[in-house]
Amino acid sequence: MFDTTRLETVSTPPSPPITRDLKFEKGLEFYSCQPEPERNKFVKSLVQRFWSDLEHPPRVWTGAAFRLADGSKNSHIYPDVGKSKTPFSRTVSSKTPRKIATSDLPDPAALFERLMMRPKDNFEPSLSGVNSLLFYFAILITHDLFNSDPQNPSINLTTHYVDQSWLYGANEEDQCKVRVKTDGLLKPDYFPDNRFSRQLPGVGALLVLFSRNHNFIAKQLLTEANAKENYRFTHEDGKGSKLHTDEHKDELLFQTARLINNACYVNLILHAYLNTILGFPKNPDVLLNPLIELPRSNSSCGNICSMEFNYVYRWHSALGEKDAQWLEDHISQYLSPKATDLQANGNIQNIADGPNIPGLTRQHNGYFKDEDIITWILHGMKNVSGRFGANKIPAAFKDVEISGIKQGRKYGLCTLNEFRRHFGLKEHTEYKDLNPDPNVAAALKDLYPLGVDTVELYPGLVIEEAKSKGVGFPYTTSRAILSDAANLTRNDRFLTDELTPHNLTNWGWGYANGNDMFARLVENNLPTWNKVAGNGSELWLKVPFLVPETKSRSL
Ligand code: HEM
Ligand SMILES: [Ca+2]
Repeated sequence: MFDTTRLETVSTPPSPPITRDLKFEKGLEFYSCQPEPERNKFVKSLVQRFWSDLEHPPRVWTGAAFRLADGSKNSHIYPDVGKSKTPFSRTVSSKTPRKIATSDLPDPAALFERLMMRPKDNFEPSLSGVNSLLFYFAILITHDLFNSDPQNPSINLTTHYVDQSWLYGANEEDQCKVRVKTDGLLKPDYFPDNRFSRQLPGVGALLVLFSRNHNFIAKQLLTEANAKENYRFTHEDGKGSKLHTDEHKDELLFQTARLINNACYVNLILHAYLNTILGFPKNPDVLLNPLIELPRSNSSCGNICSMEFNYVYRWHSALGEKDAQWLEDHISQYLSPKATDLQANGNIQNIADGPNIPGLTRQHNGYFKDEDIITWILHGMKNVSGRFGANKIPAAFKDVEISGIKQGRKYGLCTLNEFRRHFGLKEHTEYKDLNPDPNVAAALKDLYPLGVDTVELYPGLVIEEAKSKGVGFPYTTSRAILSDAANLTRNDRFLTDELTPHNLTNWGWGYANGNDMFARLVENNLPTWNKVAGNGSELWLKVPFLVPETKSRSL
């Protein structure tokens, strides 16, 4: 997955064959007899070469193979970069003096109603048959990266890495609540992030799949990997020597299982998810591997999510028709920016029994019913997602969007054109460049009379014309997320440097690598899949993010 050639290169003989001609010694001998400045020049070039062979300061330290709960020390050099409860970054500083006063900007409610809101009974399905499951997974990813503090939205309450903070917590205290503290296990279907109590059931169902996958991995480590790998989880140095304490054993199993589970999640992101977004949902390999090896001079010092991307990723337009209705019927009362107050009062969650997921029944043994989880995953698979572009956001999001527009103004977000310029995209010079639909262009002119240059980032991203290929994102979004994907992954040393067979175990490395990750997640953690979903449905798991009709066309 990340680089499956790495294991192979170990056994591949180097080509061309190693030379044994003592070139270096001969060169040294020659220059030792040369006068200055030749000798000096020679020494300088040698030392320059030797010095640049290694990083300054080195990025990878030994003895730090495990993630910390709060995301700190991802970079040893800048240990606080990407830690939870730190500010979002700014990708584009708006340099043009504001031509218009805030009062000249369109009224957010009017803007939403005229150009962002999906008219009633006017759902337009994704052109390429991308299903809602892809967006449930997108919600997991975005909630891993963004959790604005309602008291101060410039602060991100979660870690700025794709490290499954919704499962493992974004601080030590939350992480402790999830762990059983024996054999590296997690509590049954438990997670510390209560935002999933006011989300679609399918999103929580995917979260639970990863929780179960952790326990599957931890058990395999103890039974499979331990015996084959010198009893590393139970003994200090091989069988027969001193046993680890129970605490140490639990810690090693927990942290290693976490790394492997994280690698499974990143595998799914880079294979099925990214390929579907790019328009190649059936290609089993990683098409655009952001973790490809680049020269070391490109090494990073950690990740900080940006405020602009917090908006780039608000894909509320994609909600399927049934999901939009479900939202209206079930949780629209929580769909206000103040939903966190309800949470704090415990109105939507019963912590004592484990966190709720609407639509899933928690049983006496603490686990949700398998059948419910499978039903909602199937629901996401079978229901087509919505198309992007102007007038596609379900009306239930009105308050959320108004609050988002206002927040963007408060934080001085750049304009859409400034954002485009940053990514080397041509600026829109006319309203119809932004969206060629004459009605949309006219409404834009009405709302932003001072020119297309004044269109704000968030509404602009949402209203912009969408592509007809792949997932069909609006043009600016489709370009910007690629830069974000490269940064997110390459800025995380646990993905670039620490994802090794040594840290993951050979068993873990094998499990987390390779194709068909979603199928393996389901097979190992939801054994009744076929019974509930029906024979033949195991094929759908190989292309999880397309509606079955589209899959079967060429499966
Ligand atoms: C039924 C589905 C969804 C519901 C109920 C929902 C609800 C919400 C709510 C209530 C907010 C908070 C806005 C505020 O406080 O001002 C929000 C923000 C956000 N939404 Fe959604 N959303 C849904 C789907 C999605 C999807 C499909 C995506 C894209 C992957 C997405 C990405 C985001 C992002 C990135 C934020 C900003 C998060 C933050 O700053 O904490 N949402 N959403
Ligand atoms: Ca995170």
